[in-house]
Amino acid sequence: MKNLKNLLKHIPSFQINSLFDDVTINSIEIDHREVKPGSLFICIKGFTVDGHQYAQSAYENGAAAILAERELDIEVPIIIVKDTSHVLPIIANAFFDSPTRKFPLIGVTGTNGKTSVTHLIEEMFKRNQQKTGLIGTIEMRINDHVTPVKNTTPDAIFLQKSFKEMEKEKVDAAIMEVSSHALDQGRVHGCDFDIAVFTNLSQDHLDYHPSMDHYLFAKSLLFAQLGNDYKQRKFAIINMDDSSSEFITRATAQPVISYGLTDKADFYAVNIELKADGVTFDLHTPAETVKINSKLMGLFSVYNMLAAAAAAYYSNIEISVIKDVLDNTTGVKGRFQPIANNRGIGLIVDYAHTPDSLENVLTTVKTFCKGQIFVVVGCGGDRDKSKRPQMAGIACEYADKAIFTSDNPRSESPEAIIDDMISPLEADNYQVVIDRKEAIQAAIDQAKRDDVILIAGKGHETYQIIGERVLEFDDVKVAKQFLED
Ligand SMILES: CC(=O)N[C@H]1[C@@H](OP(=O)(O)OP(=O)(O)OC[C@H]2O[C@@H](n3ccc(=O)[nH]c3=O)[C@H](O)[C@@H]2O)O[C@H](CO)[C@@H](O)[C@@H]1O[C@H](C)C(=O)N[C@@H](C)C(=O)N[C@H](CCC(=O)O)C(=O)O
Ligand SMILES: Nc1ncnc2c1ncn2[C@@H]1O[C@H](COP(=O)(O)OP(=O)(O)OP(=O)(O)O)[C@@H](O)[C@H]1O
Ligand SMILES: N[C@H](CCC[C@H](N)C(=O)O)C(=O)O
Ligand SMILES: [Mg+2]
Repeated sequence: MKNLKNLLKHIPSFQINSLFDDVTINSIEIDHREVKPGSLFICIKGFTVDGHQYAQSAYENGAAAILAERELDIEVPIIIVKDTSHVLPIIANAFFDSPTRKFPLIGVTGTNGKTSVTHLIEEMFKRNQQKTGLIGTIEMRINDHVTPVKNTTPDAIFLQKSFKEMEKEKVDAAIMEVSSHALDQGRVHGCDFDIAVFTNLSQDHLDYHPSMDHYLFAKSLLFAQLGNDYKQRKFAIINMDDSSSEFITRATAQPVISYGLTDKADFYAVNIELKADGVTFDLHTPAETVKINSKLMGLFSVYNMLAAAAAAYYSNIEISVIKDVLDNTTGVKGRFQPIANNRGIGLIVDYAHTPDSLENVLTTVKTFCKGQIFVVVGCGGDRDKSKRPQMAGIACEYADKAIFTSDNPRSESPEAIIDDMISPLEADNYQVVIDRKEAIQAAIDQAKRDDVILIAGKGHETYQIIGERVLEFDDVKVAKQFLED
């Protein structure tokens, strides 16, 4: 609970329609359906609707005050600011008393690898007998208590509220994925990051960002947000093999720790051996060199392990603990997840939904596949259309046979999405099976011993969004069902 007047001390400029010395705020809400008696409702002009149109309903649900960008004819204190979206994280942070100042916060950004890296870091803290908070694509969890999330990086209220919970649970660190959408919209403003990690940048989200430069700029904001207070030990951990690393480096005033595959980096991997059941390499850290024998697959996983190792190292976790996790981790659900079967087929469910990630996983499959490679893949609706033909081209180039199907078509026609994928294609080693279940069945029916089937795009997802409907769908369960038939 907070006194409204005290909360507003954090906003330098606003207008009010009445005096409100005694107004007590119990919660802050941006969705009128969540408003309870005593809430402060903040009207946000969204991409779809203008939250101001729900102000009256928020009042009817008991809002004690409303923060808006214009006057409203409603009988509660109305606080008017120029930009409610910008004020939202400031108020959320003040309402929950800046929880991220109370524990170390690690943010991971980049096109691919955020979930993989955050989970690895979490595992390292846990192996070190420390308490953790985690926020990302799959879920929010505090130690082992799980809360579902709608976004990879939730809105400022959900975030600050979660951090407050983490503070109460006395976590030793919080680790979170920071999406470019979140950075662009200021969802993480007020988060006191101690370590920021950059994985890589490749094409995605050009439905949202006007260009790759805008996308990169959004990513760089995480590094600018590390601030320039040298009294605190803050670090930017950057993949120096990625062509965007220089831009990201220039965005931060804090020390940069680099990782990569050459001895120019602070953390580097050499003598890498990609094997059918994992990867081995020598991990060089500023302290010592250790041999890693990991079950994770592919060169991209080496990068993820380097990023996680650097973040853990600068969180004072011993190399022996880091090695223990890298040697034993089995990875994240839906990320290069093998599905056991007795037909001698290698079946892998993976979350590759960008050209770069699809190329990375298919290249990895190629290193060990003794038979033919099948890939079942589609592209999400209402998302970057320009990645569609690129993903189809990569599928046909690296696989022997591609089966193009639906991902989450959302409001688009599944046929039109697949048409965008295949119309510029010159290759003909593909087949179109619109229904994802039938597509998986088609791949399993055609595959023989020693072949590998990669089911890409949906990974951990347990649903398929078709139009407005969210249907139950789990690539792992569907594949297992056909493997048992
Ligand atoms: C494009 C985008 O970022 N959209 C986000 C945005 O939605 P929006 O602007 O469309 O909101 P809106 O529906 O117009 O509503 C405006 C305001 O009215 C309020 N409202 C709305 C309806 C109502 O009945 N009552 C009401 O009060 C809403 O709560 C909101 O405050 O604000 C919402 C609330 O914070 C987010 O959930 C929503 O994410 C949607 C679900 C989404 O798909 N986002 C994707 C693009 C996204 O953010 N992805 C990234 C990264 C993915 C990755 O890692 O690759 C992520 O972090 O998840
Ligand atoms: N470092 C990496 N470089 C390239 N591809 C990767 C890397 N790590 C993982 N991938 C591929 O990208 C897919 C998604 O990985 P992950 O979920 O870790 O990324 P993410 O950045 O969290 O994605 P999202 O933006 O959807 O949250 C994996 O299933 C794998 O195919
Ligand atoms: N965070 C990504 C996930 C994409 C996953 C893919 N299955 C899809 O639905 O396009 C997005 O929302 O763009
Ligand atoms: Mg993720």
